[in-house]
Amino acid sequence: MGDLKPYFQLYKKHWFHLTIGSLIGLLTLLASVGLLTVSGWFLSASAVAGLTIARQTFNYMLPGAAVRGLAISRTAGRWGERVITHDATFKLLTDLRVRFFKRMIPLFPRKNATLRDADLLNRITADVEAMDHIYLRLVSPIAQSLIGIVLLSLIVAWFDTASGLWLGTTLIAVMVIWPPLFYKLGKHNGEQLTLTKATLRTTLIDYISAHSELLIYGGENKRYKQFIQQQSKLIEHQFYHARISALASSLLMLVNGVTLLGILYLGLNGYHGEPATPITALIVFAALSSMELLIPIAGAFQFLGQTLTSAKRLNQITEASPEVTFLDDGAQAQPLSSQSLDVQIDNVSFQYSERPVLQQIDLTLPAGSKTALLGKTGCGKSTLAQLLTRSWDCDSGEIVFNGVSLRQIPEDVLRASTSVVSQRVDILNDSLRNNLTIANNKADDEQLADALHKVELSHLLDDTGLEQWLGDGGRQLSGGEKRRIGLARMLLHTGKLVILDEATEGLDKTTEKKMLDLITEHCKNKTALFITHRLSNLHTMDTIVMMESGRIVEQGDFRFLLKQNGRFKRLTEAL
Ligand SMILES: Nc1ncnc2c1ncn2[C@@H]1O[C@H](COP(=O)(O)OP(=O)(O)OP(=O)(O)O)[C@@H](O)[C@H]1O
Repeated sequence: MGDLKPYFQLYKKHWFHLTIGSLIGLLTLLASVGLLTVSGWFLSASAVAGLTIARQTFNYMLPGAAVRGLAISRTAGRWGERVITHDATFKLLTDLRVRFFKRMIPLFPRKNATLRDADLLNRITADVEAMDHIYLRLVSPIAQSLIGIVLLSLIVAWFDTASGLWLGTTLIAVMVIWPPLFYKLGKHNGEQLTLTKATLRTTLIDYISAHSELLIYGGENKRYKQFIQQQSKLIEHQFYHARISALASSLLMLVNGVTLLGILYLGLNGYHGEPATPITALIVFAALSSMELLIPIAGAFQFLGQTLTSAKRLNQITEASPEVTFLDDGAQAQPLSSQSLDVQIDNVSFQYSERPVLQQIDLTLPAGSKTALLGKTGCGKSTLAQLLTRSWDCDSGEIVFNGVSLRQIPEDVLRASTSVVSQRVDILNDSLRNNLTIANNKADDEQLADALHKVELSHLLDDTGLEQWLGDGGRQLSGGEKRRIGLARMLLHTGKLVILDEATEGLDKTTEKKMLDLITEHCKNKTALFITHRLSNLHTMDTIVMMESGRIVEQGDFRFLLKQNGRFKRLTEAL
């Protein structure tokens, strides 16, 4: 139950609306019970009055008005309760989703990440939604039932103590026995239901997103079967859940029947030595309507297993600590004052898990210099670039920008100082304009069009201009076009350090040459780090760094390295 604690605390913020909603719910419940009870009494009292002299004097109007009033209150109350509680719970879910999102974002990227996009989506949608059960199915119905039971039992006891006690005892017994019984019966299945739903969604998203690859390699059938298996598993759990719900409801009806039999037995010969009167009918109908108080309880507890599992899944994210934390603009935070940026990498080592990926890296990127980082695939080049943007922090050693340790720089300052063209350019499912302005939200249409023109993507402006929708993951763009969107973002960004991770990979020779010239022009007064496998333009670099298995094995300018007759020379000869 401790897993639910943070969510109860969130309820505090909306306590007023939730309490009003619960009160209206209680009044609605009482109106339902009152309607059946008063109607029962009214019918039998009218019948009795009709058979006796009292038919002349019996006041039909007042109970008739009461019945109508209770019926209207029940309908209006149900509407009012829905409006208020649903409004409050939607606001609460919004708060919860925002809170979850804020905690989730600093967790990424993560070394050895086990969390998958589809699973996170499921947590932020389905698991967050399940949290409204705490209020709608648990807290509010239990409070309403308890108050309703006490009031109804007291009213019945006012007419006949023994009947009131019997009714109160059986109802309270249900309140005590039902929760642990149905929580236990539904717990394991509830957990499995939540987990199976999550797995089914993840399997489905995988199936859809990798569908073209699955078709090409003939793996579609196998994946489809996995999906169907998951679906059958879910149906089994749902079926079990439905059976538990049916059991809870039918047992409740049985208890209600037994309660009614007891009430009938106690009222058989009237109360207080008097013969039976319409009051007997009132008490019988009150006992009959007590079902209304218990129905919400019947359903509440088999959902608890699901709600707890969802809470645990949310807590795994909200309680996790980020691997990288940034200083705010507080006392220890330091600005980067200079116009240009000098980068010092001192004895840096890093590993994702057991295997060292970077070992004792010493490298200086002087302000305004151009450095190329070369090395076999997997030798740690991108990792080094990611340490510069603090995707991760180095395990030992230090990175310093203009004399300020990277850990001391606030995130917004770091982001404003570094432009990155990464290996995989992500395209948002959004307009061309919004895909470009993520790099500079102050850029006007002219600047956006100019950047597109420079990267030879002016044709994207042909139909709907900057409003052109780039679609899901930029599917209608070619690989080379996506890369050039990345370059256009770099042109729009004003960072003083530019990191290009294989930014021209996959472009034809002529376009690559044009893009390299563009990059060189853009980086004229900037510090630039080029990660590359290609050898074009290396003679224009101030420094070329060769990496091997996480270590720097050679560095110097083009001529110097050729003279060394070492690895760089061999690489130029091999290519
Ligand atoms: N998030 C991660 N978690 C665990 N290991 C990782 C992660 N990212 C990279 N690695 C591993 O670290 C090593 C270095 O990867 P990195 O991407 O830095 O190499 P690279 O030199 O840039 O390769 P490439 O030229 O192919 O891009 C590789 O063995 C890779 O498998």
